[in-house]
Amino acid sequence: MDMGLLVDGEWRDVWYETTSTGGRFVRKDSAFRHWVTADGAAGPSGEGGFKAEPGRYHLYVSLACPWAHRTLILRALKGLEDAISVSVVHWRMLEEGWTFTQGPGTVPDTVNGAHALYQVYLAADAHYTGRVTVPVLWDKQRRTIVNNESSEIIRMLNTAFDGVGATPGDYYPVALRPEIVALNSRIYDTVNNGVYKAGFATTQAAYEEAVAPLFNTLDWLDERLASRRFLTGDHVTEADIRLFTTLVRFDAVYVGHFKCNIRRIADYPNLSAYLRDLFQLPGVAATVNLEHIKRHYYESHRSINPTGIVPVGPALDFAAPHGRDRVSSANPLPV
Ligand SMILES: N[C@@H](CCC(=O)N[C@@H](CS)C(=O)NCC(=O)O)C(=O)O
Repeated sequence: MDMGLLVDGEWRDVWYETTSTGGRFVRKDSAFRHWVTADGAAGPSGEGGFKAEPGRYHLYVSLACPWAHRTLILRALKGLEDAISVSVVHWRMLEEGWTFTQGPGTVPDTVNGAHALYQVYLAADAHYTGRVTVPVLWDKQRRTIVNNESSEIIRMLNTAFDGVGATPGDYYPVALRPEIVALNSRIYDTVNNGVYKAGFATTQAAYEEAVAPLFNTLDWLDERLASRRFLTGDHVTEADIRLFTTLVRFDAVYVGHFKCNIRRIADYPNLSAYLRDLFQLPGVAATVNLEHIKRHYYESHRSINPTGIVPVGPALDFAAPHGRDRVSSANPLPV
């Protein structure tokens, strides 16, 4: 079987277990939950001692992964490319999980010199038990994992480095937090994780149970975006970035590989223009690698696609004019 996890520091090669949950894929919580903060004080969870300093932290990402992709976008929008270094794993995730095997678009692990990502988890905790996932935020000073939960890493990048050179811009403004949290909650459950629930289901019922709410939410979002340029209005927030990383993969991967095929994003006038608008924000296009995205899913999930053949299409042009300034001509970036 492909893919695996660590059990008390030992690598095991096993696929997701779905028999105990009626064929449903149930995502596990992330393990490392410390926070980088401006002054090094403890954040909402974990321990203190992780002060925001340029050059101190390193991100391990996959360009294929929608969760890791969130962190790369915040890093770009906040101008943190020089402050936070990055390693990019190989797109194919098989017996050893994520590895630093080199190929087009990969970046080796110059920090820990690991061959496989599980070695980075072991460097932080020699007895770690759990999944070995991207993204990982690593502290070069204390030589440990700060956090491996993307929703928390993007919140840190949003504000922690503002006093040490980050580009201004608040993607989680206090006044919009209740609305952002509500949007995130529905979009996470039915869209971001919804495509995985559909694609990794091992019974017809579990699959159908995921596909219906996924398309209900996409229909609802398309309508909402008729009168709003972004989910909460004139400016981009983290809710848009979290939705973007699923939308940009949708027609290339989720429609076919995960059987989310009632409609394509291209069939939704507002959602597809909104997707192009986000793609064209400064720095965002450079974070999108459709080769890694397509090859990861189609080559890694051998129980879904045993031949590993990667579809040639679809033809996509996210750089085409979006026309969203007709909805709002304000500067899309927050202040
Ligand atoms: N809740 C985590 C999820 C991360 C995640 O599941 N990443 C996937 C790649 S898209 C992964 O590394 N999977 C490997 C595994 O589960 O073994 C986050 O948002 O950071």
